[in-house]
Amino acid sequence: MNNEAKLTEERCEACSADAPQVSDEELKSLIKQIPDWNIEVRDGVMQLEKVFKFKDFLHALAFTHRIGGLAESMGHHPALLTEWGKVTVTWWSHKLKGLHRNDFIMAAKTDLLEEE
Ligand SMILES: C[C@H](O)[C@H](O)[C@H]1CNC2=NC(N)=NC(=O)C2=N1
Repeated sequence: MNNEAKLTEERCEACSADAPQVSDEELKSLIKQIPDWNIEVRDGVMQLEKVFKFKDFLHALAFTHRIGGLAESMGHHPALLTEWGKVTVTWWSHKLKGLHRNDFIMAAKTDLLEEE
């Protein structure tokens, strides 16, 4: 079983402002488990980002809605840019102003929603 399967089976832990951001070591290991995701840094905040492509706007919108349901069920929410034929998904932990293990779990779970 690949590691991503493990991430997809985890639950997000409720994270508080003083929860630890991922260490450099953890970052190196975790990003290997979600190889299609990019690490972006915006205003000093590290984020995970991936662009998903679709055949039209309605498919992009349906994917957006699926992610919304996942976010609500896990209590952890992304930034979503929905355009004709594509959705840009960005995960980070607002309270931490950076990346928590939760963000990697949510990125892995997001990948599972692509096909449906
Ligand atoms: C009150 C609410 O549960 C919190 O604001 C949650 C909501 N969803 C969240 N999502 C993300 N990505 N980071 C947070 O810090 C966060 N906090």
